[in-house]
Amino acid sequence: MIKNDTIIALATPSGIGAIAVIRLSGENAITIVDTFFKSIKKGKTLQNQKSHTIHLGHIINDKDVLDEVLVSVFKNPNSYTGENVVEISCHGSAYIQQEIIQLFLKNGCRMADNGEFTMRAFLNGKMDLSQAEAVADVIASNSAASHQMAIQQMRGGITNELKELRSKLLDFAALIELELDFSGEDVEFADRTQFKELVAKITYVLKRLIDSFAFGNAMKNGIPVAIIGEPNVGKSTLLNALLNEEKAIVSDIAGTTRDAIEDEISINGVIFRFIDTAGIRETEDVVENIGIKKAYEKAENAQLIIFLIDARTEKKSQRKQEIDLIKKRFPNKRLLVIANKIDLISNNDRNALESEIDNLILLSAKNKTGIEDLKNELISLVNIGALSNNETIVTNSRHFEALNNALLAIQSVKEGIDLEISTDLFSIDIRECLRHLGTITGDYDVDKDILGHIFSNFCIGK
Ligand SMILES: Nc1nc2c(c(=O)[nH]1)N(C=O)[C@@H](CNc1ccc(C(=O)N[C@@H](CCC(=O)O)C(=O)O)cc1)CN2
Ligand SMILES: Nc1nc2c(ncn2[C@@H]2O[C@H](COP(=O)(O)OP(=O)(O)OP(=O)(O)O)[C@@H](O)[C@H]2O)c(=O)[nH]1
Ligand SMILES: [Mg+2]
Repeated sequence: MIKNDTIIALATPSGIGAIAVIRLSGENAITIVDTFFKSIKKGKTLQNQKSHTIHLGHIINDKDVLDEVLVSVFKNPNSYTGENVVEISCHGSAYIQQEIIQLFLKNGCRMADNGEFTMRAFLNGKMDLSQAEAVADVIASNSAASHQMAIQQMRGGITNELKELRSKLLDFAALIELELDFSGEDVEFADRTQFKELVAKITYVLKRLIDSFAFGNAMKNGIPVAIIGEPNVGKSTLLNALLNEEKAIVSDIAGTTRDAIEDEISINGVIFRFIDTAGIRETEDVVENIGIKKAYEKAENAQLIIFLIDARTEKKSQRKQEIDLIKKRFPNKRLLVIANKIDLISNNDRNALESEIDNLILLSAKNKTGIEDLKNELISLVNIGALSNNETIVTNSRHFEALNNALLAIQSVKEGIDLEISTDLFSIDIRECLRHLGTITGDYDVDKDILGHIFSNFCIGK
């Protein structure tokens, strides 16, 4: 890849639209477009225009008018990429889009790789690596929650949380390394009390960010909720009621659902992914048993488990035992116990049921009563406080890994100070911590492979 060579790509989705935007970036972007752009104002060229201006004219190839277009000019270094950028807004015909792109490909441009515009923005210091990565998340965001986390990150969330701590740690690293130069003498340039405080603060912030990842990931990908229970209790009916769609087959035959069926809905801007599973029971049926095994797996991988029971009280004594068994089987999961088919029992029985089982939710999946209460309960189980406080939430596994490595390093530093081991040993750990933090923003260790990998997941034209 030649640096500053001029790249081109369609910035809008491929296909037909009212208008399409074709974007060029690189040293020659403006002069290349000038060759084929004829302003409606006689003699006006793009090179002579100010940055951030828009011009009406025609793209002309060999005297043929390809289209009437609006052209925006952004001049190095004041553009998204930091290079000269031209955006051509043409009519959204697939033919016009292709003709214009082909014209420029034949005249000094090459097709941009995925994410190459944003990669250039990073390389030219317009944003750090974690912000560049967040651009892809912003584009992919499909709920209020994932959108908010991505925007927060694109505006420098993690970077800002770590910036000051990093620079203080760097100062200490320098002082401690200076002490090493005087190793014969008994000098301490770095105040140990202050240093310990800083290490404690960094540990605290890293832990908070690391803890946010499970939540962030769930919010980004949707929170998986497995619906489990005995056959015929109404799991599939509940799924359908939540989705407001006849997604799963419902019948009064026990063992109707064999394979897991899932779909998502947004509740108050948070995506939940509900997974309907095969009813759990002892059976000889080979296929059904595979389904039951899968039901347990789905519950294992879910964030929340809905354990659905039939509200009718025939097997009252067994019920508490069953609930306890499920709790034991999934000790680390949030379990919601729900009694279904309350339309079939009396008010007295409802009251009895509620006093029998703690935190029980009662509903009728068939009549769709109690569904709103369930939704409210689900949303209250998710700590969306972190979102409303605009806290930085880690959603990127590369950042998560770097934060964990930085935490290990800073914990070694702390041990080193506590054990009063020789300074040269823990100064290595300080450097190690700084290096891991630096990989998040892209200050360290960003070789071509890592960059290529990060940006290859972008869409073209971004
Ligand atoms: N048409 C269009 N819309 C777009 C983008 C784009 O590239 N083109 N963006 C692309 O993702 C986003 C906006 N991001 C942008 C960020 C910086 C600059 C820019 O020109 N920055 C200059 C000057 C700022 C100024 O002075 O106004 C700079 O940083 O120096 C442009 C777009 C979303 N919408
Ligand atoms: N009266 C009443 N019937 C219900 C309710 N919910 C489900 N049913 C009925 O109960 C029967 C079983 O419902 P399903 O949703 O298929 O039950 P399931 O738990 O998915 O069953 P399996 O897939 O076999 O494990 C069907 O006949 C439903 O119409 C309810 O709230 N009230
Ligand atoms: Mg079912």
